[in-house]
Amino acid sequence: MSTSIMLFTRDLRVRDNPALEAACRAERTVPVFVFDDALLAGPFAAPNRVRFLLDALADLRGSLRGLGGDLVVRRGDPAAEVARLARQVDATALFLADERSAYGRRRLAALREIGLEVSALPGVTVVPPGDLVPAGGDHYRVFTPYWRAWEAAGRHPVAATPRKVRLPEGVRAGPLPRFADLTSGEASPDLAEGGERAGRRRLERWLDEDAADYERVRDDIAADRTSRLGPYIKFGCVSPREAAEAGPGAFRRQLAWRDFHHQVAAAFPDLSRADYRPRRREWNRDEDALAAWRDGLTGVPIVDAGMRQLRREGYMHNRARLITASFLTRDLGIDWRAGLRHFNDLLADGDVADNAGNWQWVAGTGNSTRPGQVMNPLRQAFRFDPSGDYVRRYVPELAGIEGRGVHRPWTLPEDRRRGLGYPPPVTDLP
Ligand SMILES: Cc1cc2nc3c(=O)[nH]c(=O)nc-3n(C[C@H](O)[C@H](O)[C@H](O)COP(=O)(O)OP(=O)(O)OC[C@H]3O[C@@H](n4cnc5c(N)ncnc54)[C@H](O)[C@@H]3O)c2cc1C
Repeated sequence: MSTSIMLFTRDLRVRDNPALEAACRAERTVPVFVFDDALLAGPFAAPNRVRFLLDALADLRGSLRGLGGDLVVRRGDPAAEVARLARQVDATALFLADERSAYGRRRLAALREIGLEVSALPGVTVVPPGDLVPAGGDHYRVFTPYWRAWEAAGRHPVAATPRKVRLPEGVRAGPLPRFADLTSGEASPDLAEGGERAGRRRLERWLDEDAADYERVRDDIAADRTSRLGPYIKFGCVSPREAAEAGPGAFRRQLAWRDFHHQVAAAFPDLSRADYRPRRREWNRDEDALAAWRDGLTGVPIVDAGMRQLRREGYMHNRARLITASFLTRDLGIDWRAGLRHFNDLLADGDVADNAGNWQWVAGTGNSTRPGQVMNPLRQAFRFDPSGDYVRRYVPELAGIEGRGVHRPWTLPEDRRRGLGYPPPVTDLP
């Protein structure tokens, strides 16, 4: 009797999951998730992502039980745990999503040592890193030609949802760990619920209500009408390939940005640590300004609104990410790595390739073709939050200031300004 193991990693879904579909062709299949101690000990185990991951695993377990199977949960080193399970159930084949980050490649190499027949199948990105390479290079460094090649590239066929998952006899599924077993921190109060079902609800609602207007409204910060699929795509609760096909061109382009950063990170594994394009730059070591930025107390309302949204929701609108990152690196002159670490601590969609790729893009050390370009925070505020509603939503001290004047509280009469309990700007604005 053939028995396979399906190792879930960052593809926590039953729909359009090529590895799961292939694993379920065996007569018996063991779906397993291993909490990797190496990841839990490091900066990747931020409370918001731990919370989201636990939701996603509970949901996945429910779906697999609905198909007659279960989700086996283990903790330790993935290769050692898979090897133990394979011996126990007499498995000969292992299936998993192909993850080309440095960590993913190390894990795959260790899994290949076990002696199982290993298949790493697409599913983490729309187009896997390395599938598209420019003439004379190992990866694309500029987005526009990548985007053209990406649009023209073939897609893997949509994987069928398995109709049945047959577990071998006698496999103990094991309980899901509790949140407090995995982290000592707290999740953000307004964090989105994780899981494939929640992700599908969000995708479907967004397709019904907002997708058609995406291009026009995606930069309107207060409207909040982007898909908010970030963490669902990060953990694979929603298939990026399926989302790309369902959404309009401007949305597909954003998913191509994601694939772009993933192919850069695969070619340059140090992306979250080292300048991709080294620039001579002296960074300011201003701990007070950095703390004010983190706490949303810089005195620049559009920046503080973004930073407080991040803390409250584990999410920040893309335009606000651009503005806050630019403010840190360009106006305060603080090293992008400090900003990356804070985003990584809080973002539910925090991902090495996307976080680092975007930080470096803003800081001028990455893939931008205009690395000298600086965003003026006030001009950005007037343009992308013209009503000031975004600031009033997240900065309660300023909720009583009407209109776009909310972006410049320092211009208010002094007695009114003093009553706000809101700080003056930490730096002179351009
Ligand atoms: C400094 C900075 C740090 C960032 N860190 C991350 C991160 O850690 N993880 C992350 O997924 N995104 C990151 N982004 C990109 C982007 O801000 C988020 O993907 C987006 O805000 C998520 O919201 P959404 O799902 O509503 O986006 P939508 O506008 O609905 O976009 C749809 C999807 O496309 C992808 N996407 C969109 N824009 C980008 C982009 N610029 N780069 C990569 N993928 C993109 C995401 O998967 C997103 O869910 C960062 C951007 C900046 C400027």
